Amino acid sequence: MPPPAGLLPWPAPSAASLATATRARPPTRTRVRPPPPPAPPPPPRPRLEPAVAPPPKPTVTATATLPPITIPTLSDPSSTCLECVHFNSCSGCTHEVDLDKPPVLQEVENFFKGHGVGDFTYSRGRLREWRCRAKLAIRGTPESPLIGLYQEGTHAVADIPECRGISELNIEPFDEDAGTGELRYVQMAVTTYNTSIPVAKRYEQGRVQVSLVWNSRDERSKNSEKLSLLSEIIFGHKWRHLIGENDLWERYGGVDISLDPYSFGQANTLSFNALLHTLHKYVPRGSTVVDLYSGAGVIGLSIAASKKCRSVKCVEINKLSKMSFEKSASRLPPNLGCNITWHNTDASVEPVHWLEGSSVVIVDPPRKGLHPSVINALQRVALSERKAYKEKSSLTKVKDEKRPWILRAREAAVQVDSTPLEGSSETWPETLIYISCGWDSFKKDCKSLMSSKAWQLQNAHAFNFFPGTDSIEVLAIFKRESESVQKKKKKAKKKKAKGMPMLTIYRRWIQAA
Ligand SMILES: C[S@@+](CC[C@H](N)C(=O)[O-])C[C@H]1O[C@@H](n2cnc3c(N)ncnc32)[C@H](O)[C@@H]1O
Repeated sequence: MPPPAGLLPWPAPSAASLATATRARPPTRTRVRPPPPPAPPPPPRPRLEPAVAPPPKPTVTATATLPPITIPTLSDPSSTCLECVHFNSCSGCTHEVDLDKPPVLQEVENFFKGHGVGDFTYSRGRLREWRCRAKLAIRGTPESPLIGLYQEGTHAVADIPECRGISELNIEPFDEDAGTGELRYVQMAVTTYNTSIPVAKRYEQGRVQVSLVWNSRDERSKNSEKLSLLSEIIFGHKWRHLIGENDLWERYGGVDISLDPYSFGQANTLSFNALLHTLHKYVPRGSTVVDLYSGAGVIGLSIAASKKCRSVKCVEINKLSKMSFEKSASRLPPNLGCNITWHNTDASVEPVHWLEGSSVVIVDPPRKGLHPSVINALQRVALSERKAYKEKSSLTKVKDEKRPWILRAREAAVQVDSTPLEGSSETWPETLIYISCGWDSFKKDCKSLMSSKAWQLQNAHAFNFFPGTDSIEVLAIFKRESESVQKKKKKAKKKKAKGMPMLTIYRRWIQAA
């Protein structure tokens, strides 16, 4: 199956269980072009034509001959059209018009309104030049390299810009069929961190971290000396710094975050920050938080700093995110008084363990949504107060775990503050914050969470993380109904039922009159 639009896999063979380092996008749907102009036709929007056509490239198997490249000049900054010369061939974008309203938005809005969410908001964000992170495949030949995303439904690379550096060093692009060649992918991450650059210019003038994914398990391979002329390189699960600054720093949710090339990073910094700003409002001060699917701990660390949390536990399967977490944690303000830990484990194994002791649970799973075991644990936890006698035994079983590998995973891989937490094991999540990049899986998970009245959907917000595609990022807040609220509701229901005959008589009286 071809990878989804805009997503390229890392080559490391054992990386299958790890999430890719860039947020995946849903599979492409119909490509949307602007409708034909009505009669009389308005002056056509200027198409982006190349200023000078470069000489034709030799034909390369498994790649397409593409139109010559030019750097587009945007006609109108307030335009909601894509105006990209690569739209026809590159699989990154599926929509060329109305970038401010991805088609799925109407369905999202109707869904939340239908579930009684009164405060639904949508943030359209920046429509063009929003991308801070891109992972591009390298194919072609040293003389004529192709750098870009795969064309839709193929493994043929749609060349985006020319890359002179690769030609000059005579680096052999990867050949997928033969498994030969040197350079497979290039990842570029821009940082908007430098506050001395005016906000409007931070994207274009920000520094770039370039990571090269080399087709070799051995960093002493024949052609590796070429690498010393380049930048950072990833070998399987390892990466080595070659030149330039060692770390990429970005400011997310009010804290400094370092992201090494193998850690998950959001592609749209501006929109992610907008989401974090909203998310913070739903975390009560002094909470005990568990951040499942935490990556390098961006969300957990930003909450720890801004909400005076008593504890924050981050749970992540990718062990390579540990280093980024440690670096970021080292820049937190001192004396936060928050016990912050990062655990390298699979959140779907005995998830109840991670929920115990936390008043807020944050989940930010990959596009396929929550693991069934996580949904099950969230349901059990929500219902446990009402069915305490049944649930107690199964929940406490978690504490009696003897399997060494599970116990090891539970130990904090990183501990930022050792402030002991008292009495926390009696706490269970009252608030569930769900961040989703996969609308279809979110709807499914939402249904399961709300079934048997385990969780109630209270607030929802949508963010345009990927303008040019039909996908949307959702932030949804669920509340667990505590036993006292349940009792109050039951009482109110009874009262209402008792008052019914009076109301009926009154109505009849009116009718009779
Ligand atoms: C969408 S990313 C979110 C990361 C983080 N919240 C952020 O915004 O930077 C999903 C993360 O879930 C992690 N992940 C995938 N499967 C997991 C599992 N079974 N247990 C724990 N983490 C998992 C991935 O490695 C990835 O870092």
